[in-house]
Amino acid sequence: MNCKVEKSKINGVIDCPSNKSYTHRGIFLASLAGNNSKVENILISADTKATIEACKKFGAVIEVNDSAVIVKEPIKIGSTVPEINTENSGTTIRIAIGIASLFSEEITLTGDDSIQKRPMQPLLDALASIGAKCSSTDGKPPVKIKGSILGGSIKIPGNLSSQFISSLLISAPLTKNGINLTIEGDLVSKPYLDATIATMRKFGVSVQTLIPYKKYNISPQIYKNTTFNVPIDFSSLALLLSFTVLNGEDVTIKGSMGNLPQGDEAFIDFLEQLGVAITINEDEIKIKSPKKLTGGIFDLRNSPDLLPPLAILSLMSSEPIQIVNVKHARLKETDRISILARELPKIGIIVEEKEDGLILKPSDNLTGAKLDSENDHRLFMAFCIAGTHIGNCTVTDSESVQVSYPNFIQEMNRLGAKIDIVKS
Ligand SMILES: O=C(O)C1=C[C@@H](OP(=O)(O)O)[C@@H](O)[C@H](O)C1
Ligand SMILES: C=C(OP(=O)(O)O)C(=O)O
Repeated sequence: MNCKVEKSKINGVIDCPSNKSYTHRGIFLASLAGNNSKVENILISADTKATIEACKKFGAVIEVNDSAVIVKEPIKIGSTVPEINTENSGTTIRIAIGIASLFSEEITLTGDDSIQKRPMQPLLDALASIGAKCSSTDGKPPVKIKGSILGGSIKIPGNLSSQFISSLLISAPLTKNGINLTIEGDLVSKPYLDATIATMRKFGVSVQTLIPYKKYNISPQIYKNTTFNVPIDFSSLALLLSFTVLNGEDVTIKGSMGNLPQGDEAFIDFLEQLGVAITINEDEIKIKSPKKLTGGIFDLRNSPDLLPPLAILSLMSSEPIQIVNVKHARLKETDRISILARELPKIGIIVEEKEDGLILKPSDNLTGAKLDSENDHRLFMAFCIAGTHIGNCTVTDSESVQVSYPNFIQEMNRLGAKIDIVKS
């Protein structure tokens, strides 16, 4: 389905959604711990449902209510596991591949068309180096994994995705001998590794850091039952903030920041750099936007999901916004750099595409257009926000919001946005 988007202003109070990355981690680790482990304040979305389904296929017995899951029985390593379909979720398939390598029977993991284009080879090579049998076509799903790995020393490149490393860390304590992990080259999306280690710690497992983001040692341990509370999602918050900067009058965003690591909190600094005044209280954020934003150079190596909400701020900037070091954004649900470079000129933004980012220049000729989000949730939401600034836009693939922010359209319209679902 498409959305027709008209120029609109938003006002009022909105709750920031719960964090997707911590919901995934909480559910996987609670499923490894069992014993009534509980994950509270979860995000219920298509991606996190894919994680719940994966854990059930691994044998966990999980109760789900409105905002929490309780794991009655843990993942049964050694059971027979039917094919796992992780739908659109990269985090799910990558963490599940690591868990699958603990099983001695072959397990097949796949996902939707987008997942079938995303790279898995470095993770498969790493698992193969300690004895797993892994097969795929071209390193993309569907993948078949046959363990069980006993542990050992692993090398893995860090330049494509931190999720490979999160996957190895999560499975490592459950191997007989533990794992010594070496990350080769530069690591992207570092804060997501911090998020993994912080969540493991909450479930009673320690990771020994020998050299940060380079060398880790994980000894054999078991995950202990706990109650884990999911914080708000700074990636969704970035979209809400961007919306407020472009079209907000008096918007309050509610949600407790928590103290778990999140790389996307960098968006607050980026906004300040662009000239936005921000007030953060214990459980709410308010911003005061200037008439025009400045520009600047923004490094997204650690926060790739900020690319869409940052790129659309060029609608209001007086100087170019240059986004650098985010080549890995080409490996998400879509190649986000190339789609932004293709679509934003349609509404009058002057775009220069770089291998690792974009240079976005404001123009005086902003105009409505049809924007193709290619079923990528973050692009869909960013394009809708841009549309409410310009008016007369159509944005394709509204269903994609199910992935990370299922009530995005209703919530924005409640605040006054004019985003209407229309038949394509
Ligand atoms: O581990 C995670 O929860 C995530 C890690 C990041 O991916 P990469 O490490 O592949 O950049 C991020 O873009 C993704 O949305 C969620
Ligand atoms: C890239 C994303 O998620 P995943 O890798 O889990 O598909 C995202 O949510 O932007």
